[in-house]
Formats: sequence, C-alpha cells, structure tokens
Amino acid sequence: MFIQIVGVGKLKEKYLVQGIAEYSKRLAPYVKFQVIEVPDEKAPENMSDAELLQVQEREGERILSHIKPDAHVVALAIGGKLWSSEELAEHLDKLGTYGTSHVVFVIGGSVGLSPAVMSRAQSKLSFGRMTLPHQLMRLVLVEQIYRAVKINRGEPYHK
Ligand SMILES: C[S@@+](CC[C@H](N)C(=O)[O-])C[C@H]1O[C@@H](n2cnc3c(N)ncnc32)[C@H](O)[C@@H]1O
Repeated sequence: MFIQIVGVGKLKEKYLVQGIAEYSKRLAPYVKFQVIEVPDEKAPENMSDAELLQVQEREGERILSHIKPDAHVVALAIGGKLWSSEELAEHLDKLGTYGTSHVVFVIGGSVGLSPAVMSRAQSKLSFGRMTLPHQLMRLVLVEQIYRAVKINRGEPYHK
C-alpha cells in the first residue's frame, strides 16, 4: 500500500521532524510512505470570514494538486468520525482488500481545510474534540498509521 500525508506548512520543531523520521523509518518495511508539505498562506488573527475562506481555498488548491484521482482521501477534521486504532487498522485493511492501494491523509493548516478538500475526502477522521496543532497532528497521525499497520500484521506493539 502507498500511504501519503499531505500537510500544510513546513515542520519547524526539531522534535517533530525527528519523531516523523523515526516512524517513517519504522513504516518503511511494510508500506511505501511519504509526507508532502504544501506552503501555508499568511493568516492574520483578525481575518473576515471571506478572507479566511480564501486562505483555506488557496491552501486547499495546493493540497488537491498532490492528490491523484485514484487515491482514497481521509481528511483529518475535529468534527469527523472517531475511530479506535483497531478501526483505523480495519479501514486500511478493507481498502487494501477491495483494491485501493493508495491512501492520502490530509491535515489542514491553522485555518483548517477548505470545503473542496472536505468534499474530495471519502472519510473524515477525528482524533477527538480537542484542537491539536497541525504540526503535532502529523506526528500523532504517523504513529497511529504505524500502529494500524502493526495491528493488521498481528505483530506486537499495539499495547
Ligand atoms: C489547528 S487545526 C485547525 C483548526 C481550525 N479552526 C479547524 O477547525 O479546522 C489544523 C488541522 O489539524 C487537524 N486537527 C487538529 N485537531 C484535530 C483533531 N482533534 N482531530 C482531527 N484533526 C485535527 C485538522 O486537519 C485541522 O485542519
């Protein structure tokens, strides 16, 4: 399976870069894995709703330009569905079984994902009602993808 994460903005914190590199290395024997970063837009505090939408749309166009037509897209959204790690594993397993070998997880920037990205997504996944910084979200997600892969292989890790 080919798994990609498309995220907005360049990772700045060293501990996040290192954490993602570690899980990417652990994933390498099992799946083809790639993280794509798209440039973020300036998003001042006091934007109007129209300006906010414009930022989402510009970032959204960049995200969508990296998504191939055959890819199954999972958008990360606070209001999405809550899955357990086992349910994420099952979701990936079922996709593979029914012939979908390319899955893209999408994480928004500080203003969230555009309506166009949300409509392209076949699934919306929530990690709970709390807002996580998008850069930290990337690390948490890659760990959960690794956990899901290990669950599907029946290998020890997922305690
Ligand atoms: C800082 S959050 C954006 C907050 C923005 N107000 C919103 O509601 O989308 C940046 C991105 O991180 C992801 N994210 C943050 N917390 C999340 C959570 N609890 N569950 C799923 N995704 C989350 C989403 O993709 C979101 O677009």
